[in-house]
Amino acid sequence: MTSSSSSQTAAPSGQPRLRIRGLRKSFGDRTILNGIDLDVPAGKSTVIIGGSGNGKSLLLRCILGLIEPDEGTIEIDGENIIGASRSRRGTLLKRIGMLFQNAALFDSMSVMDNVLFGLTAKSHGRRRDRATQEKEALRLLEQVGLGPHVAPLNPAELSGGMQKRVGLARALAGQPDILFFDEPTTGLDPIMSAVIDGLISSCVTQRGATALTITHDMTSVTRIGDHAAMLYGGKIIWQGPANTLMHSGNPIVDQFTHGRLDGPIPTSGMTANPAEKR
Ligand SMILES: Nc1ncnc2c1ncn2[C@@H]1O[C@H](COP(=O)(O)OP(=O)(O)OP(=O)(O)O)[C@@H](O)[C@H]1O
Repeated sequence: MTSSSSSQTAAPSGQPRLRIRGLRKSFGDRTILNGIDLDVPAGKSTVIIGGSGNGKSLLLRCILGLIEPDEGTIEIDGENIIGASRSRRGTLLKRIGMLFQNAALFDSMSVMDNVLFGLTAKSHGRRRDRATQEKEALRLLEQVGLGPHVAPLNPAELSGGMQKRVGLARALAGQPDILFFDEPTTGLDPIMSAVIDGLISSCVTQRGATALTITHDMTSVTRIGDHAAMLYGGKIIWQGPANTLMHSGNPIVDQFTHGRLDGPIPTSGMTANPAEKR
């Protein structure tokens, strides 16, 4: 049985691509992240599960440098980005591509311009003419299964699944070797969820990327996950092989993954995040 409390967290073999230790973040007197210890193994797909409001998106935002944590370290390939110089941090973070929960496309820009934005934002100082960039954008769209006819459309003219695919094309534009996916299948039908999961898996198996996905979708966990972790009460309370998640032996994980009302997770009068009680 592979299970671990945060204090027992065992690093997967080899140096993790991302190594987080003692990460804390409070807003006023509300402690959301209360000492996160997490290893994200290189070239694998890691999924994070946890109840609404437990701080999963906040954790990603801390790693991306969008929110400054109060304490702790976040290492990318052994280099702590907390406290690194602004330019060094920028260089390290350019290696990360992100697909936001709602795809976060610019509504007033065409699909083509959204993908071009991803290309120029992470161009690593390379200057390329517009025609070359457009060709590259079309290639990225094709990679996520979208034809050139979508390029001139606005995001509002696309289905939710298509928008996620455009978001993925934009995330891939900077040739990231680390990819974050925040609830990539939320709101999608089962077939489109399988399509998006397939794209995530191919990022890992074909591009050799390291993926970190937040999801509430247990089918997705089994489909894309190599490694899984559960965030609860401000901590990673369990991590291990994704194929052991559904029978982890941890009562909190088991209650959550099987959607049971009875168990250690309070289901009436509960705060959004048990860490806030502390
Ligand atoms: N910038 C902020 N200022 C104040 N509170 C914040 C901020 N960012 C996040 N929070 C709080 O942190 C908590 C965790 O939010 P977060 O979005 O990370 O949850 P989550 O686990 O991703 O939830 P869900 O599964 O519903 O998306 C929430 O109570 C939220 O209000």
